Amino acid sequence: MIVSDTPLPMHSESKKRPLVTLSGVSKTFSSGTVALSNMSLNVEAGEFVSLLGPSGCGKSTALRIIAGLGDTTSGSIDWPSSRINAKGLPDGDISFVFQEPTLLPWQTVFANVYLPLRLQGVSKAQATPIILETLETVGLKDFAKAYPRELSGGMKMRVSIARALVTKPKLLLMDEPFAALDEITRQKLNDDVLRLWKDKGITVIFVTHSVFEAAYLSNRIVVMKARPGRVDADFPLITSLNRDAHYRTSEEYRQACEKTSNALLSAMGGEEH
Ligand SMILES: Nc1ncnc2c1ncn2[C@@H]1O[C@H](COP(=O)(O)OP(=O)(O)OP(=O)(O)O)[C@@H](O)[C@H]1O
Repeated sequence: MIVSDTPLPMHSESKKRPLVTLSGVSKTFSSGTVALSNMSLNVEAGEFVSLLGPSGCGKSTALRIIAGLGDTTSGSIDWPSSRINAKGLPDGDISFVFQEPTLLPWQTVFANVYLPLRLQGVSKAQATPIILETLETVGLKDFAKAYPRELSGGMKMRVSIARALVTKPKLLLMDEPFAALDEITRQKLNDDVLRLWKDKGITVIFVTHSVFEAAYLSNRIVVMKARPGRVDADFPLITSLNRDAHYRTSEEYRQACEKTSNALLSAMGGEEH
């Protein structure tokens, strides 16, 4: 088996202390639904972690709790290597990309990407070079003046990613960001995200239903089980190959897909094959 369980190579800036730690996190909604039960997870700086699991197992709930968009019922979230603000979150260090690009239709691409900086009080003059550079990194420098209605689905998602990156986050949380896109656009955006992850040294937690996408992108897979949601499998994916078109047809990728698929099947109560 080429896909091994040896420790992961991290970005050079990786620290020993985890970036974020979930300790015994449980979440019960007011409806009585137990979305998470005693979920524990450490994510190290520089990791690319994909979160998989059956529908309703609590992936989005876990991501939203990490982002501070929802409370826990019990358990704690800690940021051992960050400075914490009054809300208990690492200041300006987290960005979220949703399945829908959620752009403001009456604003240009430039204005949409400016939004998080504007909310931080950054002047337009200060923000302009940062916005243009960020648009360049997602291949949209020539579309700064365009409106969302003038863009394809893939381009809208690139704007959404640029908006997430413009604040230079340490942690990028992505909740099924490419599920609504066609396969070729999805593969291109997978390559964009991998490039940004490598170039910017960010940490990514990526929710997906796609075994193929998770196996292509991640250096760690976390599989959750449903009712109630908790971690069922957690393993690294290591490859000596560059993750590119060649990797997609390699034996290592096939094995990564098989391992991920078996873990998912097992979490759903099926048998490994
Ligand atoms: N605001 C809410 N109020 C009540 N129940 C909720 C709420 N949000 C989620 N749930 C429930 O919590 C459970 C976990 O939902 P969650 O969306 O986190 O799962 P998921 O794994 O992301 O699902 P999917 O893969 O279908 O997106 C589900 O049973 C869901 O119906």
